[in-house]
Amino acid sequence: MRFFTAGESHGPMLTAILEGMPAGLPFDMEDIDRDLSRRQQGYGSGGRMQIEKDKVRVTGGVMNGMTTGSPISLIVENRDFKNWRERDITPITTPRPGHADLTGAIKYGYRELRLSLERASARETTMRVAVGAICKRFLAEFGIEIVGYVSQLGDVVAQLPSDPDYRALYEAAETNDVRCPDPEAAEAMHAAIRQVKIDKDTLGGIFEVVALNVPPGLGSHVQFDRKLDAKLVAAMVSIQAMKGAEIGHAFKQAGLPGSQVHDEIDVDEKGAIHRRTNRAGGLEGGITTGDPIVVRVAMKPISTMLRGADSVNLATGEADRTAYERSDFCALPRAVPIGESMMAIVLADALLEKLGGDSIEEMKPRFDALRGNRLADVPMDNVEWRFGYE
Ligand SMILES: Cc1cc2nc3c(=O)[nH]c(=O)nc-3n(C[C@H](O)[C@H](O)[C@H](O)COP(=O)(O)O)c2cc1C
Ligand SMILES: C=C(O[C@@H]1CC(C(=O)O)=C[C@@H](OP(=O)(O)O)[C@H]1O)C(=O)O
Repeated sequence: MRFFTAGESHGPMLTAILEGMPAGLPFDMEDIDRDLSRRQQGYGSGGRMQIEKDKVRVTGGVMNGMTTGSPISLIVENRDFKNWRERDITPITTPRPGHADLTGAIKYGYRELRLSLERASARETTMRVAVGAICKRFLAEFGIEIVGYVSQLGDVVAQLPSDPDYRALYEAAETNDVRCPDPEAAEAMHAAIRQVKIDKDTLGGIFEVVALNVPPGLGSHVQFDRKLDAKLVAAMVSIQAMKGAEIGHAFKQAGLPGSQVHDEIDVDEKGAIHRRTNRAGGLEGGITTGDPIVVRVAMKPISTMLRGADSVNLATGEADRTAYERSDFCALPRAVPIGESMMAIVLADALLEKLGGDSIEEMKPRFDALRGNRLADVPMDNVEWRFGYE
């Protein structure tokens, strides 16, 4: 499975093509529009989110309400396009530290920095969320669900249980405008964003995405580019402004002894194998364990600041302050559905790799036949130890 997106932030529309989705998946545009709308909502957004009302149009790959196995093509209109056409647009020549203005100009030889921002902009994530919603629907056919929430915004840290009911966290997070399941922290986060607007500054933070009911055995330890932990981290850091991702609490665990990190294993009288905890975040050796997959993602503060930042005007060669037109103050709550989408895309691909299949109908019995966490699934009779070349 693979996908591409195209389009500029203030151009007429955004486009995506998703190829490799099997035939026979029930398709409902509302599944996509629901997540598109979630991606637009969150306290701390700038004026652009008042203009856009993202709705998907499907232009290929779906017939009779089902996927056909052909590439699925999608578009979302940019309502701001018409304002941009009517506007008298002045060139930007002073790059914002932290955005793609300077790096893009050097790489592509742009003389007007807007050319960088038009494609670097997180407006592009609209299409990742549209593609991700289809992947979520596909995973749901196999009982797999993906949830996300904010766990830290600026220096406000949510108090979350160590072995949480992730679905309950998600539902609690969806009730407030910072997407945080801890109501006290949510209030403090809201206040922090209010203050940062007064300070003409910006904030980032951490969100968590979790996949539930994932079978053991997705991904592989045998090659670097088949490791599912690596794919998930790469997918998260590919989102604009995400600068780190960890599986479980990896960075905290780096400072602890092994006895406080590893998930001890036991077996019940029915032969079912369990890990007592899920500190590994659902992955060992780049392979799913069958426990929830937990990925924590660090978002840097938005680089466009109302207070400006020191920079250089590339047209004059003189020191200058960056200009401000319009921007998010904190986009962390809006980043949660984007993270969920990237996880859905990576897991849909991993499940397809595991099961093969051109249609959902073909995949279902293969899914039911997967090996699981049972003694009977890992028979240890006739154990031998000999290299093939000996
Ligand atoms: C949902 C979302 C909204 C964003 N909104 C803005 C914004 O309004 N202004 C801004 O300067 N950056 C914003 N960003 C971040 C920039 O797109 C990002 O910093 C830039 O493309 C440079 O890429 P990098 O930070 O990944 O290096 C946003 C990111 C996300 C995920
Ligand atoms: C448009 C979206 O996010 C945009 C991401 C973004 C950036 O620089 O990344 C800059 C802002 O755009 P504008 O300059 O038009 O105000 C955000 O609004 C969106 O999320 O749909």
